[in-house]
Amino acid sequence: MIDVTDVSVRSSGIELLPATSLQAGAGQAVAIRGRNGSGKSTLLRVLNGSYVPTTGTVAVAGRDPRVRDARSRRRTASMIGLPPMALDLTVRDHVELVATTWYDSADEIHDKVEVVLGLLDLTSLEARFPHELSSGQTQLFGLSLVLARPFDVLLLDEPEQRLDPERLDLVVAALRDARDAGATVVVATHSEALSNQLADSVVWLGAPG
Ligand SMILES: Nc1ncnc2c1ncn2[C@@H]1O[C@H](COP(=O)(O)OP(=O)(O)OP(=O)(O)O)[C@@H](O)[C@H]1O
Repeated sequence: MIDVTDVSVRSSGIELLPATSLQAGAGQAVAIRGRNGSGKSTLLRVLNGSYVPTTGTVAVAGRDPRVRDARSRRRTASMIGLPPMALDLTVRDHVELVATTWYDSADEIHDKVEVVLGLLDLTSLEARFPHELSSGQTQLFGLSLVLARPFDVLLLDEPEQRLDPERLDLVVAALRDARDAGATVVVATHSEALSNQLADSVVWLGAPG
């Protein structure tokens, strides 16, 4: 599903990502590890097509991830930083908006919204507005918007950010479910626990530490 060969990124003489390779198939999870500034987010941005590699090749399902046609956009879901949030829409409104965008049947939309809110323990917060959430709740809310849409490839940058151990367990379970349902899951993470509990393989950028 994902094939990265000797990909590096440089900009204005600065190395954002050293030459890196990774392969991952359907139903596999990969953890990208490395120190601050080692290039983890950059690699995810190459995989979601927002950065162009300086060297090397990258393919997602055999295609250039920069192609933005409907099929490619449906295939890859990513969260790199928090997604945009609307001041006057509730948590539930946001999740419904995403699900309605991607699914056709009312039953499917309803089920997806209920499942995602439940998975991430957001049901009791569904009537809140974004500014009424704590930082960890905001992180879960962001993740809910990614999980409320279809994907074959899921790219997440430090999904563990701001989460207490109990909420991190919820996220690990949700990501394991996605992987076991056949998705290719790539997480950049500083969390050993997340990496150990989710990843089938680990790619270190720079020296393991
Ligand atoms: N737009 C940019 N222009 C120049 N350098 C950049 C740019 N974006 C990132 N960098 C640099 O590229 C390197 C890799 O950054 P990146 O965000 O990919 O690291 P990271 O491994 O995700 O770090 P962290 O663990 O802190 O999130 C860093 O040295 C960073 O300063």
